Amino acid sequence: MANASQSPSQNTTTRPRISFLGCGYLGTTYAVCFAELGYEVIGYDVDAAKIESLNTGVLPIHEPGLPELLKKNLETGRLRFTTDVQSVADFADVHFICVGTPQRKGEHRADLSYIETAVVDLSQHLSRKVLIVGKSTVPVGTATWVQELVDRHAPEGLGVEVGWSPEFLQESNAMHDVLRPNRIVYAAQSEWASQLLKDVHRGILELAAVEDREVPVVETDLATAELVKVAANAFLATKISFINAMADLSEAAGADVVDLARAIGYDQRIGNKFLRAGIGFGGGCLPKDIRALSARAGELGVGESFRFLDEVDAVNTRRRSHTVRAVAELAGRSSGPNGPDLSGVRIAYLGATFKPDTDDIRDSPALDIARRLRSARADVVVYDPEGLENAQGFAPELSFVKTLAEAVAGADVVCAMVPWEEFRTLDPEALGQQVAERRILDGMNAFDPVQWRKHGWSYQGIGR
Ligand SMILES: NC(=O)c1ccc[n+]([C@@H]2O[C@H](COP(=O)([O-])OP(=O)(O)OC[C@H]3O[C@@H](n4cnc5c(N)ncnc54)[C@H](O)[C@@H]3O)[C@@H](O)[C@H]2O)c1
Ligand SMILES: O=c1ccn([C@@H]2O[C@H](COP(=O)(O)OP(=O)(O)O[C@H]3O[C@H](CO)[C@@H](O)[C@H](O)[C@H]3O)[C@@H](O)[C@H]2O)c(=O)[nH]1
Repeated sequence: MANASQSPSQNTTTRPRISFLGCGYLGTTYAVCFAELGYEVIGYDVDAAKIESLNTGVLPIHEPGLPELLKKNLETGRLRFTTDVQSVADFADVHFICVGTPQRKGEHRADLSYIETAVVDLSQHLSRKVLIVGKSTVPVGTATWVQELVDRHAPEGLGVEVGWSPEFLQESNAMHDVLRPNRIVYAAQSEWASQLLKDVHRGILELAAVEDREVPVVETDLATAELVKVAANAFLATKISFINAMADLSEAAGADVVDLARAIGYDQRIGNKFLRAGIGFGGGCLPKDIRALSARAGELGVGESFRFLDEVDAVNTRRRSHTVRAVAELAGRSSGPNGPDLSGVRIAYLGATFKPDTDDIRDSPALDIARRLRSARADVVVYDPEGLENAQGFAPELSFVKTLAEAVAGADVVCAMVPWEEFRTLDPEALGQQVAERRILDGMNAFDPVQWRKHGWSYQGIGR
């Protein structure tokens, strides 16, 4: 990767000082990458253990490439982390809100309480005019409410403004997506704020120029900036549920959804990305974002137009019971009204995170299916390259092992659920010698069924 901090005009342009409030998957990546781009950055979080870890150069999450960049930029002195909101308020010209916006318990709406706390705390400590920019994913209308919070809680007469700039990074590719985004979207309420947002993003555009790339910039109004984000995620989720519905039909009709996806994907109007059928989408974003969008649309009186998103959600959730049934069939157990009884079946369960190359288990379909199999009394032995610690905390009823070999030893069924490279490259013959029975559920649709069957495996994919 080109060294972003060595882009040529680093010292010749205006570089506002930046804070990131909330140092999770989003805020930490941003703080590190913006220091790399040459900005002076402070990261703020209420989680003292996280801040201590970051300040000592230990990344509390798994994100490829980021540990090295964290260490490097701490050494430059451009990057530091704190739990002291006063020092954040004093330091930065632009404050990015990166706190979580999870689904509310028992509801589909987003929980905005973390945004409220962060904004109020910051506002009360400000002593000059600054720009506060929302980056968290929120229901449309939140920016206006945040401006009202700021007006109420910042010292009078400062004229603090709120802007919005949604974020599209994918975990596991986060560093690349921040340094080299496929677009920048922002909204400002004044010329002053618009100029500051230009200055903030200049580092990204300069890096693009050095690498002979272009990054489109969409400057728009607050409501549109907020909506762009949830619209993008809703579209992606719809694409995945569409192909999973086709997987159901393919199974029923004896077709192969992998070939089908490949064939429709050659049409550039459709495109071949986000058409991998499998155990469904999960993570800290797609599931909660489609629910919050649908709920917000209802509040704004256009709920009917978004009923399809409830079905997108339902198709996705059904993947989980469908997969449990597929495992039972592989194990030769029939399902009664209460589901299958899998007692005595030892399952080598490969994958716990919501996708590969992350330790994130939020709304992980793999982990949920593992729990359902355990509820059906299977002996589920889980291995995941990076997600074990998080998974163990969340689902202590499962057994966890530290190596693939331990997971597969003596297994009656292998469930390959998350396409980590370590799993995608499994050799059917070598694996066959370690298990008790050659039965595999390929929840990743990553294997060639012909090859596996040739080596004596009962192979079951999803939609094929
Ligand atoms: N993770 C992603 O890939 C991604 C990508 C784009 C957008 N988003 C959006 O970004 C937001 C953050 O997501 P995330 O995945 O980083 O969440 P996260 O849970 O990993 O991080 C949130 C952080 O905010 C901190 N926090 C909570 N209250 C705070 C407060 N009052 N002040 C300061 N810090 C506080 C938490 O301690 C935590 O470290 C969400 O709205 C999410 O939808 C996430
Ligand atoms: O063809 C596909 C592609 C993805 N998935 C699943 O979909 C989920 C989401 O994957 P991905 O989008 O890669 O992960 P995130 O890191 O959650 O990123 C999404 O959510 C972020 C937070 O809003 C956005 O910034 C990103 O643009 C958006 O892709 C995962 O469970 C994947 O396994 C599929 O099942 N089939």
